[in-house]
Amino acid sequence: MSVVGTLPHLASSLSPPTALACEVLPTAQPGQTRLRVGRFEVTLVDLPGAQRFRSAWRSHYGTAHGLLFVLDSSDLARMEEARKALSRVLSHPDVSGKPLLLLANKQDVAAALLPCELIERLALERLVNENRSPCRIEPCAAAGPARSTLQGLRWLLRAAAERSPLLPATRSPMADPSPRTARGRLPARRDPPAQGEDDQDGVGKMGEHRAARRLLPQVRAPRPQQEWAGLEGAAIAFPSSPPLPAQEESAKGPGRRKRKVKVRKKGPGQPSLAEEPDRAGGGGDSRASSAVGLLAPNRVGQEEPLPPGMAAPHPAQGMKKKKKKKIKNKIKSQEPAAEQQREEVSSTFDLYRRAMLALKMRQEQRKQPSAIAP
Ligand SMILES: Nc1nc2c(ncn2[C@@H]2O[C@H](COP(=O)(O)OP(=O)(O)OP(=O)(O)O)[C@@H](O)[C@H]2O)c(=O)[nH]1
Repeated sequence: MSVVGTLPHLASSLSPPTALACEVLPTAQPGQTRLRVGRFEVTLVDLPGAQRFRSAWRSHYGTAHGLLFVLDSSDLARMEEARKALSRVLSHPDVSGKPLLLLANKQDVAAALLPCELIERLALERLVNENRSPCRIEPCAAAGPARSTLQGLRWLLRAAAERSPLLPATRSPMADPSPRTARGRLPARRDPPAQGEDDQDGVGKMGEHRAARRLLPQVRAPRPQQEWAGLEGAAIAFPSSPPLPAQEESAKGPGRRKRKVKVRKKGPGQPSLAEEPDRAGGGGDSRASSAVGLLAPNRVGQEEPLPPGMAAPHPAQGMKKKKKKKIKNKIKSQEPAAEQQREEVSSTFDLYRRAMLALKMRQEQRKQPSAIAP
């Protein structure tokens, strides 16, 4: 499995590896980090964030199984630039639908925005809805513990695996991304890659500034270990057997729809939240699960020219009324699917918001007794 993106402090934060079951594997390619995380072997490709290097990012999109975007949460002046860069990446045909882990870095800086604030500032909810990419946001700091980063990475690997259920559990050719990074280097700070995850792709940074980075992880073939058997291994393998896009699926009858729903239920976001309740309060994570797993990046790309919200092209001029009517019905049939997808993605963010709200309420409750006391 390969992931494109940046894991700022991952390397350093991953050691000692034992607790998080993450192991750094030897890497021959500069600018790449290989990790074994649980059953996955992942190659992280570090993509430089400077403006002049960004055009090279896209050469990794096709082989990447997931995206890691490292954001300087304290650089408020460049937040809009980061938003635009992230939007451009996610809307790329070879990226749309692939899971995104957004690392809200530099949380140790007082001015840093919290994940919940970043969701708003980056219009993250709309962004992931539009591009059908499951999303999770994790707070982190280079010098801080790697726990949340690793949890995020694990989620990313699971999400990548789940969106490619047809893939074989063996290593796929896609898993071997060539080191095309414009700037083949590992960030000095991030040393060895996290353990326990296998990344093959790179890491990417956003922007010329150091504020934002983008990582596109490529999930290499997962190891056929027992625990990983089946789904996850396959999922990571390869993006080249494209599932039907959401729109087509909804128009293809109950069989397809049924499958889509199944994938949604297994969406990466929801289960993760349940599995890692500790993160809800303090971790500040959010994720979006949806039918993304069934979306082929290329297909999404084909739909890209259509403006958001437009489900089908206008019928050609001179088309008869009957034909128009048919198309109209088709659009209608697609609406519920799109709506449902939006709801699912939104719901993951809502979970995050609710967790933050609950946390605030608890804090308020704690304050009250002391305020009453003399
Ligand atoms: N306070 C603080 N500083 C950080 C953190 N992460 C990185 N930095 C600092 O931010 C600056 C840029 O870090 P780099 O790792 O070089 O950034 P980069 O994204 O690799 O830079 P490019 O690859 O050129 O895009 C350095 O001075 C780091 O020390 C963090 O979590 N907290």
